Amino acid sequence: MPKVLISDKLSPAAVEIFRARGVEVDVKTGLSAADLRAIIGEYDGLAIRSATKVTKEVLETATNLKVVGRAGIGVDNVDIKSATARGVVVMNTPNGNAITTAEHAIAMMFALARQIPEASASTKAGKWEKNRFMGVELTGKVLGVIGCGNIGSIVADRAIGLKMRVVAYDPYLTDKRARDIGVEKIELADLIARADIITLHTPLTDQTRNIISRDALARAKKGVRIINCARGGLVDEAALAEALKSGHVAGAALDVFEVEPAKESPLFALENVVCTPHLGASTTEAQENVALQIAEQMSDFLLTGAVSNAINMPSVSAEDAPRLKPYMELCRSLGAFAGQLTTAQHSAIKAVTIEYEGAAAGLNTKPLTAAALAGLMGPMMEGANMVNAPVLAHDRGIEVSETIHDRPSEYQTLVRISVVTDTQTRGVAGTLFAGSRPRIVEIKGIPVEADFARHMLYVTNQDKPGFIGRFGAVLSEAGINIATFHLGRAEAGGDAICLVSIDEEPSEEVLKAVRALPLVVQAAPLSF
Ligand SMILES: NC(=O)C1=CN([C@@H]2O[C@H](COP(=O)(O)OP(=O)(O)OC[C@H]3O[C@@H](n4cnc5c(N)ncnc54)[C@H](O)[C@@H]3O)[C@@H](O)[C@H]2O)C=CC1
Ligand SMILES: O=C(O)CCC(=O)C(=O)O
Repeated sequence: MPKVLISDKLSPAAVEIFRARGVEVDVKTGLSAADLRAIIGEYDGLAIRSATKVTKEVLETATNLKVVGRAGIGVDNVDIKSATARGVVVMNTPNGNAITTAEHAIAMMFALARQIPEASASTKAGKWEKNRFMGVELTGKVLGVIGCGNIGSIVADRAIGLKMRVVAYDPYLTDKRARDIGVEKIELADLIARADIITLHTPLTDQTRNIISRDALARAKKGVRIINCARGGLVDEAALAEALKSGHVAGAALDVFEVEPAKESPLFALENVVCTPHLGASTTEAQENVALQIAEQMSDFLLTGAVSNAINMPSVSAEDAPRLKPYMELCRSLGAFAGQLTTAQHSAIKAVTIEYEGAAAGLNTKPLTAAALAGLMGPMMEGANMVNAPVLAHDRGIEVSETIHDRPSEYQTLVRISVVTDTQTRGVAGTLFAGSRPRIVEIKGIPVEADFARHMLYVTNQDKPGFIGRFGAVLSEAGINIATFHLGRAEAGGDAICLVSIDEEPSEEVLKAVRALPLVVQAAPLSF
């Protein structure tokens, strides 16, 4: 039974889902990094919010970990690169808290426009300062939305409902989507110059860090108000504090900070600043949503291999997972066949093409290609799997391409992997026998039919009399039992191949003896 650790405060609904799905679950919150490192090796899954930092060091001791599930959106507390390199899937819940967070941004906008926190504190202090708090109306004001994805577009929708004029900057927003949302798509400089209120809804990346910089603040309208419910680091906090003090910026509302937890900041002393402690997603509804969603997604992955909302792996729907399973096995085995031969020849791979024909051509081929690469990279890299293999291939400069054929196939389904090295191109193709059993049907363009077996011996030879008898004699003298024996040849007297499945791994002596036989060109052990 897979075992999951919940290390941040998640709705109890998550525990119920895990248990109901047959996943063992422990809840241990408030762990130090050292505590987490000490116990993470026991777990197949780790469910988190934003407090747990899944660092390279934590991942190093997470020897059984297969999946990190973020109950929320931002995964900046997870070292994605290290997780990917170690083959750990990282998934999040992109929609579960979007409405709630958009509502927080809107609440912040009203709080700023009417100075509600200060007015409330003053009234509770018995001051009744009616003349001190003069607000601004939002109707007709220009709201500048930076980042118009899930949350930004909900904010825009709500603001349009408030009769605001909404302009948006998002380099990845299409004109059609902008029209559908009802926003005017403009460049960042225009947005900065035109907005009465600027609200941020992008992830923190190299491009968005300090997107509201000292310079941007200087170019903004006098009296602009800034809202950040996305990520600390999008706004230059020191420059913002100065602009607030000078009166150039009329107010700022921040839910997120450069350093969290934010225990001190020059912004805290300023009257026209509203702060909340990263509460954007903190509603009962959102927390229930993300907890349920992450528990379902992680259970699906651990129990069936279905992948949804993964940051570092192609999706496989719960419906597709059982259908894709035998194909993934076929692709992984074909990849492993090619990878073992390439490694045996110490040749560097330059390119890989994976061709899909027949039924395979109609499937979601992204996970199949990932499985083929996992098989291919496996002999070169311990721990290669579907998550890290595409990255490993990319890092090694291997060009990966997919070809989907819609031509009729001789087989009901066919997958062919061709590996290009400095010296040759090696192709191996396979099908699913009876719809589920991976079977080799072609090697180097030569037809040969063989099931994959735990131990195999692959021999290429010249097609001349005498080879089979001598080869059988070598194996028999070594006491190796032959389970199946398959032969193929390009043409009579030409290149021939022999693929045998044997009951044990051949020793180095046996391999040497086979390679020394007349007519033998190459002999390589394979295991699947
Ligand atoms: N305060 C809180 O508690 C919460 C904060 N968040 C944060 O809110 C942010 C937005 O979340 P979602 O809308 O769900 O993400 P999303 O991925 O749906 O949208 C982000 C948008 O930013 C755009 N973008 C990327 N680079 C950009 C750039 N250089 N300039 C302008 N736009 C750019 C993307 O094209 C995308 O449309 C994330 O940082 C997330 O972590 C999310 C939930 C709760
Ligand atoms: O889990 C939380 O409270 C923070 C939510 C958040 O920042 C996110 O989902 O990106």
